[in-house]
Amino acid sequence: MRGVLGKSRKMICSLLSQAPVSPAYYYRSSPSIYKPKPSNRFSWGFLAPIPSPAIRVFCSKPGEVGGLMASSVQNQGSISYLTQREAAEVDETLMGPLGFSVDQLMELAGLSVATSINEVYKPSEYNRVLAICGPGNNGGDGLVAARHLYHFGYKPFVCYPKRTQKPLYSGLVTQLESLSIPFLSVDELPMDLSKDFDILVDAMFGFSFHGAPRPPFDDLIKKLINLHYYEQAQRKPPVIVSVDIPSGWHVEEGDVGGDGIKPDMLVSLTAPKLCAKKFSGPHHFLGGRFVPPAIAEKYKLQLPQYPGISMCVRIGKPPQIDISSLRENYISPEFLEEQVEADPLDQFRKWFDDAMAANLKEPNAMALSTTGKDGKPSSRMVLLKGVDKDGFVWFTNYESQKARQLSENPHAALLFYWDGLNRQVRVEGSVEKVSDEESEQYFHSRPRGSQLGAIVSKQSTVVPGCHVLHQQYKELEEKYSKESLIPKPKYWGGYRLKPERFEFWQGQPSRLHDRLEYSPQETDGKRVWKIVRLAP
Ligand SMILES: NC(=O)C1=CN([C@@H]2O[C@H](COP(=O)(O)OP(=O)(O)OC[C@H]3O[C@@H](n4cnc5c(N)ncnc54)[C@H](OP(=O)(O)O)[C@@H]3O)[C@@H](O)[C@H]2O)[C@@H](O)CC1
Ligand SMILES: Cc1cc2nc3c(=O)[nH]c(=O)nc-3n(C[C@H](O)[C@H](O)[C@H](O)COP(=O)(O)O)c2cc1C
Ligand SMILES: Cc1ncc(COP(=O)(O)O)c(C=O)c1O
Ligand SMILES: [K+]
Repeated sequence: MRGVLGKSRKMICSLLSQAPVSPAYYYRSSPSIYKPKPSNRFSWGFLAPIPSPAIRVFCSKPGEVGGLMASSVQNQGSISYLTQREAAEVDETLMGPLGFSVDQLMELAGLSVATSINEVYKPSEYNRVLAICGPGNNGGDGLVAARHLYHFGYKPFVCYPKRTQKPLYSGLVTQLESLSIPFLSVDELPMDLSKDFDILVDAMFGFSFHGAPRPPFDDLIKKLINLHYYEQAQRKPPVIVSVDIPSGWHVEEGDVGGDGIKPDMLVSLTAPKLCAKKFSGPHHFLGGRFVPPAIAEKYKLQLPQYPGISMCVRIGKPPQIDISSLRENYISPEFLEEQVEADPLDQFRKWFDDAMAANLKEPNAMALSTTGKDGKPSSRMVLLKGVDKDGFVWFTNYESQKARQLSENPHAALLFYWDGLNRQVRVEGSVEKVSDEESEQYFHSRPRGSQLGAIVSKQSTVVPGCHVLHQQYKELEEKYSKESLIPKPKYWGGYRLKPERFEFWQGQPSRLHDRLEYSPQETDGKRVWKIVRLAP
């Protein structure tokens, strides 16, 4: 187990050499609920290395928006917007000298739309999707998005009144038909779209729209505008997701008369068009993770960094959150007394393996709570570096606040929370230092940078500024050339918590969670673990 845990630790890279990853948010169970994706590391306020001379990557600075969401905002002011002519030119360049086919771009665009939708509107709550598709490529994006949404677990319907007789489009229709996705004519659509659909994908017109909408799209656009009245009538209206351009809006001027559709989400493609500046809905995303540097250079495009491997990125401010509405209804497999291991350590290993298999970020991260002689508790995260019958091990500074508290009161509590699995494990017990030999061995297994960091950091003491740490670090780097052994400072080492109580918690619906507690019991002079169920 020790070996496995040791390997799971990811190196802390130098901040400036690592491109910041914007922590895209994903939607959980109600419109106002966002959580950081577990796979992304927060990274604030750094201008990333410039991946190409022309693409500058902007990341948020702390404080750009208040509250919980401050980290996810891309600096909207520094993103480029395209005119109608530029958008068409980009199109031509992509499909001319840059060798893209329209099929490819449409596939990527439709996938970006579907993933953006999924970031905010989860299929568990927003299941029925109507894609209203126009005669051009914007309509094609809608057809592709409908297919991806089907595979993401949504129930799509398609309204495609002016079909384009080209193999690309008939192919897309065939693909949808083969998934038994219903096609609805304009006449088959109800007057009031709010009863039958949760999401309306507006894929009628994109950047080639001009003039005033002609039939049947004029009426379809009116249907979307009229949803507003149903909202006033207290019924929850479906959300409108516009692809690239809110249909009927002027491509550059936006909603000129102020009486056009008001999408809840706009998914700009490649780069936002000028009208997107007028978009005031809560969710503005960009999908265009295919723009080659040549295009970015030519049009001096400033585009945001896409998080992880995502096809979309939120641009603009995320909506304000009502914190009191943040909640999740946990849905998990049963966790019953009959299934659990008699030995809590075996049960811990089983759940730890599950957390590893689920690819959770740092499943060995645990909150460590301690109290000093004043009885005032404090908690912080540490990394579990080994677990066996003797206990749970972590490493730290022996002169830190936690170390002082542990010297005054050698009892502590550990807490693991495995978000993706709806699980929490609590471990409580007495704490002692590990042997010097064990600390030595582990210290030298760490990356050299972390070894030097441990020497530099007089943990929990006040430092006049980060330059002091960096200066000392630099000096030590010079002192200990590549090969030489970095001595472990005497003030650095491990602790081991010997468990006296475990609790395994599995989240369940309606807050009726499973909680199984293990506590030691003497039976016939033998120590066994007693398992009881606790009320949630
Ligand atoms: N380039 C890129 O990087 C990428 C581009 N992509 C996508 O392509 C979209 C642009 O596609 P597009 O050029 O086919 O134009 P689009 O706006 O869908 O429709 C044109 C059709 O609408 C019609 N029409 C126009 N006005 C009308 C009116 N008032 N009332 C009624 N009809 C009207 C017009 O008919 P016409 O006026 O020519 O008779 C024609 O049939 C773009 O926004 C994006 O979504 C992505 O797939 C991939 C990356
Ligand atoms: C995910 C994570 C893992 C951490 N792991 C450790 C660790 O293993 N050892 C450590 O000393 N500090 C670790 N830290 C930093 C501690 O949380 C804390 O800031 C530091 O130990 C000082 O705590 P103290 O002043 O209460 O002693 C970690 C922080 C995070 C967020
Ligand atoms: C201050 C400090 N010490 C130690 C650790 C654990 O690091 P390692 O896995 O290199 O032992 C961390 C991890 O975040 C840390 O922040
Ligand atoms: K559109």
